[in-house]
Amino acid sequence: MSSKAPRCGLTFSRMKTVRVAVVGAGVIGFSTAVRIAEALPICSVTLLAEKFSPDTTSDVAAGIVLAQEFPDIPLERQRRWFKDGFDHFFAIAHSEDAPEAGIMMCSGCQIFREAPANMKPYWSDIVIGYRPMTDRELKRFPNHKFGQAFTTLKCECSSYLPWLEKRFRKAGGRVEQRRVNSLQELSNDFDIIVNCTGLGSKTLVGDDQVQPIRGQVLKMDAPWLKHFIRDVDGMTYIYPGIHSVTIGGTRQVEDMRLHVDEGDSRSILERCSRLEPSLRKAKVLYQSVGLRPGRRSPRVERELVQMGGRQVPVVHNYGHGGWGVSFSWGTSMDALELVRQCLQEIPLQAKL
Ligand SMILES: Cc1cc2nc3c(=O)[nH]c(=O)nc-3n(C[C@H](O)[C@H](O)[C@H](O)COP(=O)(O)OP(=O)(O)OC[C@H]3O[C@@H](n4cnc5c(N)ncnc54)[C@H](O)[C@@H]3O)c2cc1C
Ligand SMILES: O=C([O-])CC(=O)C(=O)O
Repeated sequence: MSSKAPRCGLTFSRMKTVRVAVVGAGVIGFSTAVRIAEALPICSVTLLAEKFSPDTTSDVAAGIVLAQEFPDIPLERQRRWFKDGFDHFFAIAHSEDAPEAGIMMCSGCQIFREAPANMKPYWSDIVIGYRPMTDRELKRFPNHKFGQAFTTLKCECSSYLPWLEKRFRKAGGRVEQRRVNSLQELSNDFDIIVNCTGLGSKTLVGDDQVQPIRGQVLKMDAPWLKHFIRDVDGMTYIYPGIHSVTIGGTRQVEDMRLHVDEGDSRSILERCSRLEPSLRKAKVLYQSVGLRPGRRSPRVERELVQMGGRQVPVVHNYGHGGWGVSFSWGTSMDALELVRQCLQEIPLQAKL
């Protein structure tokens, strides 16, 4: 009897040791790590990353929940990703966690210099109250011919990432600060590797499709502004947030400069003040720069990689470009499903 009890205990604790490494501590890494740790108690999940909040690209994001079409992903899948994220952020915005997680509703408009061919994008029935702007509303923007008015959400990653980390630790997750130079380094200590390294995937997995797209934003003290305005070209936007108004932006491909460019600051202020003249009177609180993990479409798939005599399952979730916050919860659901598939294929002895 006494010899059997410890064996049962041992089997149980060993059953919990499918060791999963999630690499990356941006919004994609933490969302994915939370999903896995909460849904798969058989896994022990360790999140490893070189940089954590407040030093990730995700911390720089304006955090508007909005979408563009990715050319290589079926529209239905993109729709599911976007809806999953929208519903998730909506639920937090209406919970007592809203201020700690940094999530709020926000209403405003996206304006177009020329009317688009598709007046009803796939996300139009997911956001709230989508409608074309009236001529009266558009009078304010004499250089624009068309506009979409709607209510969406805004997620401020400088609050959301610490909130996700807390949730991850509560689910039993571990966190380690470390640069990973090659996935091979992890193959002895982990059974499954989940790659959420954003721009880092260019070198870590040699993906030449990934390219930096530099973005600069200014945080303004302008509490009287309550509605967002986005020019659909993505170069000019004003997003009121919880503590400040984010204005932007720039989209400089293959530009790796992480310092603030004063020329960009002047240009952003000028462009945004044309849309919202009171910004000329507002104080700049601070400025930041981030490198978007540009890619034609995000890579959310799994593969088996030969590492030192065995095939290690690797799940990828990176390359979200300018829309990583919006799609973080949705693509991490797919990453979770891919990890689940890996679990079914891992030889039994790895699980025991
Ligand atoms: C100015 C600007 C405004 C934006 N506004 C919005 C917006 O309004 N809405 C929206 O949806 N998106 C927005 N984005 C896009 C969004 O910020 C990105 O898509 C998102 O942050 C990508 O998240 P990520 O987790 O993949 O990358 P990151 O946040 O860059 O995280 C990558 C992580 O991987 C780690 N890492 C990389 N390589 C290694 C390695 N070799 N070893 C260990 N760790 C490694 C890093 O240290 C980091 O922890 C904006 C981006 C910018 C720059
Ligand atoms: O384009 C926007 O409105 C904000 C954003 O996602 C970015 O700058 O990448």
